[in-house]
Amino acid sequence: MHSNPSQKYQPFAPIALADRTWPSRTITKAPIWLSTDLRDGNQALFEPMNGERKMQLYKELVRIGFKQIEVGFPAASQTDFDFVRRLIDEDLIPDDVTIMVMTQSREDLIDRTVEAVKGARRAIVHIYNAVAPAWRKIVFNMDVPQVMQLVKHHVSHFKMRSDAHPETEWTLQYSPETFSSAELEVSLAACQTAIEAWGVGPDRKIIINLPTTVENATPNVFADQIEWMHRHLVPREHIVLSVHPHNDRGTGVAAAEFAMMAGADRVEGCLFGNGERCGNVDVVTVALNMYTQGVDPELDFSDITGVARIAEECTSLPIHPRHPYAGDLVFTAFSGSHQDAIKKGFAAQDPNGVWEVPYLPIDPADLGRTYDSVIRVNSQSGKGGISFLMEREHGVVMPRRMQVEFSAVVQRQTDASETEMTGDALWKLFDATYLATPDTAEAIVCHAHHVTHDGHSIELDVTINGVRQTLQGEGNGPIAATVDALGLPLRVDHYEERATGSGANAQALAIIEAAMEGVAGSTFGAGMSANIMTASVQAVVSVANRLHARRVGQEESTADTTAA
Ligand SMILES: CC(=O)SCCNC(=O)CCNC(=O)[C@H](O)C(C)(C)COP(=O)(O)OP(=O)(O)OC[C@H]1O[C@@H](n2cnc3c(N)ncnc32)[C@H](O)[C@@H]1OP(=O)(O)O
Ligand SMILES: CC(C)C(=O)C(=O)O
Repeated sequence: MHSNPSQKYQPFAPIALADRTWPSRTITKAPIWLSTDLRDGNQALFEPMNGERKMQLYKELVRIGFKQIEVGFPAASQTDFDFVRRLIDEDLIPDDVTIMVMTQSREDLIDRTVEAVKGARRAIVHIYNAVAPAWRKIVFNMDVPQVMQLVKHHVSHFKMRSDAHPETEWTLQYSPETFSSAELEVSLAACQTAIEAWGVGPDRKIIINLPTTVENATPNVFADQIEWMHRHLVPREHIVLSVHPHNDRGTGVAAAEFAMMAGADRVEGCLFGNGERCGNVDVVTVALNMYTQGVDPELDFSDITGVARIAEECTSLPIHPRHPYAGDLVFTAFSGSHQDAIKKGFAAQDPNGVWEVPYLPIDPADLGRTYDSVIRVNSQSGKGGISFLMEREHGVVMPRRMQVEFSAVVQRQTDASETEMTGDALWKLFDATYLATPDTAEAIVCHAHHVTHDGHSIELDVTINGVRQTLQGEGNGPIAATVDALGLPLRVDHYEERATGSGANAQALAIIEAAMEGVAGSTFGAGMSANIMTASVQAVVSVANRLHARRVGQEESTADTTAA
């Protein structure tokens, strides 16, 4: 028993590669992608996909643009065998797509695998065996020469079987499983054994696929391992160097990216990082990371939500709301300063220019996502996001000082409710704050108004303190005349009116900022009507009611302080 359990583990030795070159490289083109959703992804599910689900996902992978798809492990199950046969017999493999199938290095399994794919135009057969010390010792009970013999024997066996079917263009993929946990010399020897047994040459290529079967070190270590192999494998020009990262340490994407910088030509992974344990590398993230660096990934994620829903349906696994690019929340900002910057960014973005909306690494529209969910409002939100939503969803453009005032009202509400506010809820709050008549006896209710032809005199039909009355006022316009009619010491500091909506549904929204003698500060009022005059009169009444409420509040708090 360890007194300190962390002592049970050993660090993975760094690779001696002082002259490494990968750190100063960049990724400039898409790799050859292989989707292993139907194999490594499938073998990691509670319930492996049935033929129908496999077909649905296969078609989606083809649509996305994968040119190599690992479609199963046909020697392992009848479902996989039948699925592979169906693809071939029903001619469901497009000319530019090559299917791959996996098998252990066992003669009977290789024979059954060849049965499954014979007749295909092209096929990649993926043979693997683990090479790391723990697997040699614990799983296979083999020394290194025996492992080499295993490779040689089974690659030769596959060569013999596939040579009997020249109608198919066969490619061998050899994977030294557990590569990242093995001595580099042993992995290299296993690969060279496979290369030799397959007879690699200009017309006989091989894919050497190097996995982090279990991710066990920082991704720079994997990059060193790949660069080392890239330098040592021969004949390198006839070898496609592939990587197959897993994500046990959460660095599968970084490992794939560094590996490409270190010489990998090909990347194997799954959509949204499905796969054994913590998943295979997420090809969506790797591809879209590339996209945001101006490199075409050659995979189509222009409807990422559609892809996500199909992946979820086929795997029965949910995608985390914060999953890069695809999660429900990744184009959503709750916090005030982010909302403010995004709002300004959208306004400033040149539709033909370089993307530079702050806090959004990619244009949501490029992934088929709308801006609808970009900004959401909760207690962390500020005026930027609130005014963005009010403008976009309700056509309400508030002056800056009103944005500040209304965001404080929203904040009180979200603090109390501890929930998010939808666009509709925001509108209800705006309506209750500025447009509705306060539910107090003293509130001024304006039932009707009549303006003279010259616009300088007004007659108001109002109820004040429960008494219905007619008031008259004069001024150089309807606002001044309304203030005069109400007989209140109001000073109008700012007025604006604009249309919300268009056509028959257009409404005028009038906004007034005013102060009142004896009341601290100014406040806003608003009026909304199909008639612009009515909107202005209501805005004056609104601000008068709000200032009055503020005075009452002031008086109450003074009375409280005096009593205390
Ligand atoms: C890292 C990866 O993802 S590798 C892919 C793993 N995927 C799968 O295993 C899914 C499909 N596999 C299966 O359904 C089954 O494993 C089958 C049908 C292929 C084989 O089943 P079984 O014959 O019952 O054997 P089982 O899977 O238990 O394999 C264990 C045996 O295979 C050997 N073995 C394991 N991997 C390999 C390999 N790559 N090459 C040769 N032998 C292997 C083990 O050493 C063990 O041998 P032993 O019985 O002499 O001790
Ligand atoms: C590449 C194969 C053998 C694999 O699935 C793995 O090592 O994770």
